[in-house]
Amino acid sequence: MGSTECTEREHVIEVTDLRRVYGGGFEAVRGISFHVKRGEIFALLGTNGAGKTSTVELLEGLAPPASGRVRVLGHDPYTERDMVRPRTGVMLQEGGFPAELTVTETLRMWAGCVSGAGPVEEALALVGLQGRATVRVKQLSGGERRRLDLALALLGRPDVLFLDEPTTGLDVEGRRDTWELVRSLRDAGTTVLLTTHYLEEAEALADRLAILHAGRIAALGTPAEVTAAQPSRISFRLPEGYALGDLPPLPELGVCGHETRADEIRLHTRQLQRTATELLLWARRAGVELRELDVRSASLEEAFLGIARESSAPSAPHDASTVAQRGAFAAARRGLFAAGGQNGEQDKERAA
Ligand SMILES: Nc1ncnc2c1ncn2[C@@H]1O[C@H](COP(=O)(O)OP(=O)(O)OP(=O)(O)O)[C@@H](O)[C@H]1O
Repeated sequence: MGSTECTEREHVIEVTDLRRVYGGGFEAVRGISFHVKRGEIFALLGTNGAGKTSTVELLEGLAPPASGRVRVLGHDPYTERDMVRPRTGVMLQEGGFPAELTVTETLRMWAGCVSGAGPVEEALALVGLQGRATVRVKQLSGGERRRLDLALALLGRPDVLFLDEPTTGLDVEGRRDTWELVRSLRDAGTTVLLTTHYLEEAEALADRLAILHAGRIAALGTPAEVTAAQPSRISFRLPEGYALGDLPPLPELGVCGHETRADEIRLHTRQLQRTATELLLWARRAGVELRELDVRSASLEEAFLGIARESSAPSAPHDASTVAQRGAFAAARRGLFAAGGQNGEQDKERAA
């Protein structure tokens, strides 16, 4: 078995020391490494401007990296685009469909650009848009357009699916339906890489995730691993006449940090069971009621906010030409996909 086949079977996406530098020298992606296994859902999270889209565009083969390596299905998505593109489905943040076409016409048009496209009706049914088949795109709601985006990404029955904020604009039910669909695609063997701003979405869907901040990976692992790296929290109020100093010494309770706000005390601990037990034993011995007692493990949201706070060094300021380039790239990206995913000269220019 060749090494390419081996890599493809184990790591459908491989990213090593990846860097992306825009014209003007701004380094948006600063040496990141991760992999995604076959049949895994991997979420890329991050603050605004963290580098998620810049990374995904390299994975989609829209530009070459400044340095480092990307492999998708064992191939370089930029130089071996023909090997990769037919097996990937891409859901962009903005589809940019012709407004006058109906839903079915849009899918048929796209099916003509996709190799090995499945039936249009199949894609429609997957995203629950059967009832809207004859409606013009301009009459769709924002959520329905997102679902049409997803249907387009699924038309070619891809092995790898890139989803850029797939549920933005969907109502709660639409979001849950999309999660179900993404899970069933994963269970059928599709590898999914998604970006999202919804932490509950990452928590609900992702097998593994990376939190990007200022172009670097600040956390990587399963949702449980990422949250376990953050301290848990115990908060309570003491009765009048009691203060923090009445508690046993905090290190003896396994506490690694604390805050007080009026009569509310918050203890941070990496040994939740030990701290909670010692605290409750003390309260019983002292005959003290811990009012509004709240014991909780760190959530992904807390981990995310902790990372954003810790590494909030300002990034390089952008001048007007950078902003203009960014807009031009986004427009070109839409055009590229609408033109059937052909790699063009524009790519090389943008990548310069
Ligand atoms: N074409 C471009 N030219 C120059 N700078 C760019 C370009 N595209 C993006 N950037 C900059 O690179 C950084 C990363 O942007 P990117 O869009 O990858 O972040 P993101 O994590 O996807 O953000 P968001 O969550 O806001 O979509 C930002 O500072 C952004 O301004």
